[in-house]
Amino acid sequence: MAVVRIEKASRWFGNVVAVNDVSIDITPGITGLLGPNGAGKSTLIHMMSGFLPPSDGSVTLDGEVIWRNSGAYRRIGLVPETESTYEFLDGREFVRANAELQGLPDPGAATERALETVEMTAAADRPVGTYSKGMRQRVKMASALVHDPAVLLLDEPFNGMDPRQRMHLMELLRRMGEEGRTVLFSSHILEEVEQLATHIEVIVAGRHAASGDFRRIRRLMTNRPHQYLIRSSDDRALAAALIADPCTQGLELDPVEQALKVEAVDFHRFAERLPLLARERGIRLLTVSPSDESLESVFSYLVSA
Ligand SMILES: Nc1ncnc2c1ncn2[C@@H]1O[C@H](COP(=O)(O)OP(=O)(O)OP(=O)(O)O)[C@@H](O)[C@H]1O
Repeated sequence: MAVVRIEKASRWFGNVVAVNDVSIDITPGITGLLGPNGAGKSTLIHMMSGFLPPSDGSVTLDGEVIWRNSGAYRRIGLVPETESTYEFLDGREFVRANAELQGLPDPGAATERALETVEMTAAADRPVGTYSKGMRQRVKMASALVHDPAVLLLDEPFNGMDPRQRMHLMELLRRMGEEGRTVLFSSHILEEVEQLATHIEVIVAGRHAASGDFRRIRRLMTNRPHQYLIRSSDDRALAAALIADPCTQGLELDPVEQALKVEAVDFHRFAERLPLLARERGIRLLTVSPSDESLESVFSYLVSA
């Protein structure tokens, strides 16, 4: 059983604190690392894969420090976010290079096994430069898997993939998780994480914001106050009706937008009540749009929760 333990880890680059006092245990199965762009996900993954030492705190694999520890490197596979691959190598050579670097006793056989796992055997003779985005991702995955690591780390693996490629990679990762590997992938897209990981870790502005079962965190997100911008045939009458209803926490008439700004506490009740209240009063709803639905706002809600 491979457990990566991040303990009070921080990492700074000059004045920039990329990761700030984070403690997380990554256990076997699939973990989603969720956070907006620039949150520190890549920096965390680089510390877990031994590319970077923490500036403070520790990052260990089964109790052993990962940084500069070749024993730990042999048990970890990394699929980096960057697109850089040696374009002139063919798929097989690309994977084999890592097999050789890892000093495997039979690099040829390991290469074929890894190519087969990601279903790239048929295309293995073609130069990587001719591959589609999905194929590149798969060959990077084969390279990360060639030494049969217990820990697999993937940085934004679904970026730029089409739905079919995405499904294919999800199936592969599920299988890796079921085999008992410790799989962690990062993403800034909630739906992506939802489909694959039951356990998620949320990181915002370098800090650990939430941890646990996806559904629990999802609930936290849907129970937060939601803001809506509403235009109707009679904003004043609608405002009076809404403020009398417990689904609404705050409300103001915005003269610039010429709309009602409504803060709803209970999303489901609000979605039911709004059309009913309008219909009872003969008010026509012209626009109902969420005004704070960006992922950043969800994240900042979680951080302050
Ligand atoms: N080598 C570096 N030198 C200076 N600053 C860095 C370096 N690496 C990362 N940072 C900064 O640290 C912060 C976290 O970056 P990081 O790449 O870890 O975030 P991320 O969550 O992976 O974001 P993205 O999804 O955009 O890659 C950012 O402010 C970034 O600019």
